[in-house]
Amino acid sequence: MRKPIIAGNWKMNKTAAEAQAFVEAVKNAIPSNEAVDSVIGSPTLYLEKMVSDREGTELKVAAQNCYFEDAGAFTGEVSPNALGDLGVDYVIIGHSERREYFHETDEDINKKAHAIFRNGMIPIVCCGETLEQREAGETAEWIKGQITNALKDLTEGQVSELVIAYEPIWAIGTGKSSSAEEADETCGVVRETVRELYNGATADAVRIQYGGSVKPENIAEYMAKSNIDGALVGGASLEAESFLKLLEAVK
Ligand SMILES: O=C[C@H](O)COP(=O)(O)O
Repeated sequence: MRKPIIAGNWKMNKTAAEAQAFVEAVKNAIPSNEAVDSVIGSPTLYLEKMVSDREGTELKVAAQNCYFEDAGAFTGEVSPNALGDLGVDYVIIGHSERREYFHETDEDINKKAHAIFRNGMIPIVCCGETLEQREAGETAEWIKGQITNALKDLTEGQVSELVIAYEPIWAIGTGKSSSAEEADETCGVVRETVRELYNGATADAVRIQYGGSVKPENIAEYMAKSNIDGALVGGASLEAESFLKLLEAVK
């Protein structure tokens, strides 16, 4: 039985005061870690404060990106070693916004996945197709390629631990969510790819999230599907009340 994981991705939103107020508002209402992993992906600036503010609660903290080298002359980059040292739990990598606007490649994402494990954190690896690819019937092949490249040279143990977020690009921030059936089918492609690359036990262990216009009103439909173990949520994770409703729906 895979434990559900709900991760909010704040993207480039909130001030320090707003981030602090959010943690204050949710911290006593986060469900037990035994029922669900509750994660907030905060802008880098607030990670240290988030980690200290959530102390003694079940809230986990994710970074939204990191570099693949631990240290060195990489001006402006975020060290995975520093993130691990701060006590960050997860790092989101390969989000379609990073692939599109910051030219992140499959190879970068794979190097980042290794760096994140090396520093004691867990990657949330994103994948997803464009509307054109879906309409051309290329979704399965595209997703298979993204996953194969992202997981290169990771061990069975690492893949069993990581999280894969399937986010159709056309459903992100558009209000146009994928149907639960379509989402489950493509999450099934992700799981099948892990089975082919590794084995049945690893495919059964890896947790797969759906992301794209998930909200309290529709999360139950996704969570009812056999290949969907959680959600990566943008807009509906920004307000404490809405985030708590998402957790409530799955615990
Ligand atoms: O990382 C989250 C996704 O990009 C989904 O964003 P959204 O829930 O605002 O559609």
